[in-house]
Amino acid sequence: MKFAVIVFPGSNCDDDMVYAVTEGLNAEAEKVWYTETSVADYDAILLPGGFSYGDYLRSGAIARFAPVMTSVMEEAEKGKPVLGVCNGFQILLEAGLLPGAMQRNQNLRFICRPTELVVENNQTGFTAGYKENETISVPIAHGEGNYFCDEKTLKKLRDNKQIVFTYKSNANGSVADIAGVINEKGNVLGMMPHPERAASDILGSADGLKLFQSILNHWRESHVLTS
Ligand SMILES: NC(=O)CC[C@H](N)C(=O)O
Repeated sequence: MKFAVIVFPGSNCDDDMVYAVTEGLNAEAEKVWYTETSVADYDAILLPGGFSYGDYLRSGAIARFAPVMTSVMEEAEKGKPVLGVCNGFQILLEAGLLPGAMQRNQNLRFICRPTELVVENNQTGFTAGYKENETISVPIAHGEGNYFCDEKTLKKLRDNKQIVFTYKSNANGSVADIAGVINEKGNVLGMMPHPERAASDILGSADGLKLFQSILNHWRESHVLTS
């Protein structure tokens, strides 16, 4: 299985993402520059954190128009796993691949610290390695992580079990304590906390590694068993 890690001008968690996949999973990961026009050769697409285009306009608002995004959207449409972390999540929201929008943190400050998350849905290709309602420790590092959606969207997210992670203690003001959401089809996940920064015990937590492991296991189950 080969992971693509998309690099936008201003990404700063791309190396951590590659590290989580190569060192943590012993799987293959390649960085893909934002000017590339195809990610069709990869089995999963990772959009890392950072400050793409300096977070001008809104975080992710410019990166969403980067050349590579046309192919990312096509592959997402085909059902390929796409994970956006922090700025990656912001880009997925701006691209319309996930519902909702980001606002600045309620306290208008950049917040960087470990958080406790609840795994609300472990029936996804990204979270099958967790127990339902398991509490995990994964750090956040953002200024615009205050997730917002209207009542109608929130009801839909709840009804479809699209809320995958919530904060145990809401740090940024997100609606319904939301830390991560998945699309209806279940192949595009966006989350503000950084699982790649919780990929080994020496980083303070290895809880994030299970997320990458789940993507790999899901891919193996659907590919190895059917071939
Ligand atoms: N680590 C990140 O991706 C966070 C940066 C992000 N653009 C912000 O809201 O501050």
